[in-house]
Amino acid sequence: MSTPLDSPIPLPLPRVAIIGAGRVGSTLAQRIAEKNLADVVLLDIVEGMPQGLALDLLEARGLELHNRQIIGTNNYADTSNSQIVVMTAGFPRKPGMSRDDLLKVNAKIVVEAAKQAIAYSPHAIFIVVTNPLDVMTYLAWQATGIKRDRIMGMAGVLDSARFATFIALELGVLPADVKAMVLGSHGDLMVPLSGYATVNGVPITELLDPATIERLVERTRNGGAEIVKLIQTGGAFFAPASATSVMVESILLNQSRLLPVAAYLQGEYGLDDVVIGVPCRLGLSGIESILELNLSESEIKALHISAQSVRQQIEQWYFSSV
Ligand SMILES: NC(=O)c1ccc[n+]([C@@H]2O[C@H](COP(=O)([O-])OP(=O)(O)OC[C@H]3O[C@@H](n4cnc5c(N)ncnc54)[C@H](O)[C@@H]3O)[C@@H](O)[C@H]2O)c1
Ligand SMILES: O=C(O)C[C@H](O)C(=O)O
Repeated sequence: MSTPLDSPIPLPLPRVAIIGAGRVGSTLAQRIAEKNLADVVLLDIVEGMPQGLALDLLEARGLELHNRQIIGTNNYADTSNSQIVVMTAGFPRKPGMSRDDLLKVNAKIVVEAAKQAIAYSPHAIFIVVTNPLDVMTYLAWQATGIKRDRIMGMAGVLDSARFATFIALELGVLPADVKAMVLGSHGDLMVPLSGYATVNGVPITELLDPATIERLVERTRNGGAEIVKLIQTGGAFFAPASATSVMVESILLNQSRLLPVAAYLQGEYGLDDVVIGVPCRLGLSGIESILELNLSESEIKALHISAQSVRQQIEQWYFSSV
């Protein structure tokens, strides 16, 4: 005779919906499945493409030793009850463009897609990747109407990884030994915090002269453009997918990691009603808390200038869309 212990009720597997099966979306699907984090639904407007990518990823499962489901679809109903929705739908920039030049074309895509996705996954946590990142996160927050702790943008984890990479290359140390934190908007006005960058706890100010640090900061600010210029047909996607998967992992595994995340602010850092990158703890409920660092006067000023430019773009969008 079977008892409840003999036949446990199977727990539902976590599901992540990725809206936009382009370069970032499909690479993220691969990362999530191969890290064994969740089943993945890849959605795109192009017919056949997400289905083909999903089949390709499925055929690698035996080789990569995981058994996650990967579904490709053009239908939002297939994304139902996802724990996390990642928004990567929209155009990447081309050489010579700024991320802000994507505002008009991507805002329409993100707002519409966010409304559709929330209708099928009303309890989901949203991670926005589409550029211009901070504005798209704000618009997705408005479109979904969800609480601010359930919506965030991915940028700071990527920008910090780039800063750490350039520090590691300069010093010839292991990338994993370098920790860095970049706040602010995902653009030229981002705020890399040199004082918080360390090599296994040793501040980089002890290891590098100010001119070298400034050169690495500048390279970080231009990190996206450097890759766009080289690839020509789009932007970075390997590191962006890794950065997003780290956020997905911290949420699904309730790791409570402290990561720089684009969050809706309500008074933190003296900023209100704007989305900007700040240090957040990410766990099962989404943004568990926002950490207010004791920044220098010049860092706070840079953060406010960064937020001001995001605000201007939000206003520009609302002004042009009425
Ligand atoms: N936040 C970051 O740090 C970061 C990093 C990399 C890329 N990005 C941004 O992410 C976005 C995607 O980049 P990518 O390289 O994957 O571009 P991509 O062109 O390879 O993929 C975008 C996909 O979105 C799809 N799409 C367009 N409209 C759609 C809609 N209405 N519904 C569903 N899907 C739709 C397209 O068909 C395409 O497959 C860009 O805006 C890019 O600038 C941001
Ligand atoms: O630079 C871009 O346009 C893509 C992305 O925002 C990046 O930083 O790689």
